Amino acid sequence: MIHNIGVVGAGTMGIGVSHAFAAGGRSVTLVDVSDEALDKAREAIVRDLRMAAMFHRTTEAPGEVLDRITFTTKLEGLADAGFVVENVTEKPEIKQEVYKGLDEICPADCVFGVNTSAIPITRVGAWTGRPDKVIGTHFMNPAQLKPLVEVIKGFHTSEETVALTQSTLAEIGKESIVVNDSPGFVTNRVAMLTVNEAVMLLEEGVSTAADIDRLFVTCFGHKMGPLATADMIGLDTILYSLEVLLANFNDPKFRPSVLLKQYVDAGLLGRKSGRGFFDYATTA
Ligand SMILES: NC(=O)c1ccc[n+]([C@@H]2O[C@H](COP(=O)([O-])OP(=O)(O)OC[C@H]3O[C@@H](n4cnc5c(N)ncnc54)[C@H](O)[C@@H]3O)[C@@H](O)[C@H]2O)c1
Repeated sequence: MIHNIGVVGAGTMGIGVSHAFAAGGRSVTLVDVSDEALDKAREAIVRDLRMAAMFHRTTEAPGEVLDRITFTTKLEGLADAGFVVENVTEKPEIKQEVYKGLDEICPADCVFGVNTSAIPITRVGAWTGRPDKVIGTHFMNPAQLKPLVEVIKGFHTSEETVALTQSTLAEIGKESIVVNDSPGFVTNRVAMLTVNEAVMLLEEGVSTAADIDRLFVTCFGHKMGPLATADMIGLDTILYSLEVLLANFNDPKFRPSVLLKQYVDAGLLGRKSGRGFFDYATTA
């Protein structure tokens, strides 16, 4: 069993991933470049732990779980990590720098779980000197609540790494499905296209945001429509993921909608900024 877990990136995903491992009894070191992001992450984790206690998903006091998380801006804090889940911004150039640092700092047997939406795991492996220990751990959002993780096997990922990853996830109550490497994997190759097409419908004035989503919820039985889903993921993350898919497949079907770019330029990033296709000013 791996006790020391590193989590890099304290945004939407890093918050849920840290919560999930700490609630599973692991010691977590959460690293971000931004003190502000770390402060917000701490607040969000406290709020989510209180919700978990309120809904009887845990018997542990929120403070006890929180005490297992160390918040830091220093990557050196991961010098004794056995497993790292990386959740930084979906920009290959940003992630590559992080892997360079992780490769130098973390123990030689530490496994790197890549929580990316679309970047090929084989490419991330090539940024390190340990491609056999690099694996995709695509958590779903919110990570502390979603029971399944899409695990992606890169070209050089060893069977030992796959087994260790699956058991590490199982120990904190997560099921996993292993898929082979491909940009966007299974989930996001489909989901990003669906969201982008829904934004294009809005852009063309075919329908309103509320009605586009209602059609999916009411007619298809989805829990959330594509635009509310985009707001939950983060519109910047959707845009960067489409850019990665477009660059990797060279297929114009992944061309991001102009309206999506405009929302990101305007700082309307969805739930995390308080407004996206819908307004969260009172609930964010
Ligand atoms: N949002 C989702 O629903 C979702 C789901 C699955 C996977 N992902 C993937 O997870 C990753 C993170 O997404 P997110 O939604 O949490 O993004 P986010 O924008 O909410 O958070 C990213 C965080 O990374 C930090 N960061 C940037 N550069 C860094 C560095 N060099 N070192 C440490 N921290 C750094 C930022 O300060 C920020 O706090 C992305 O690759 C994304 O594609 C997102």
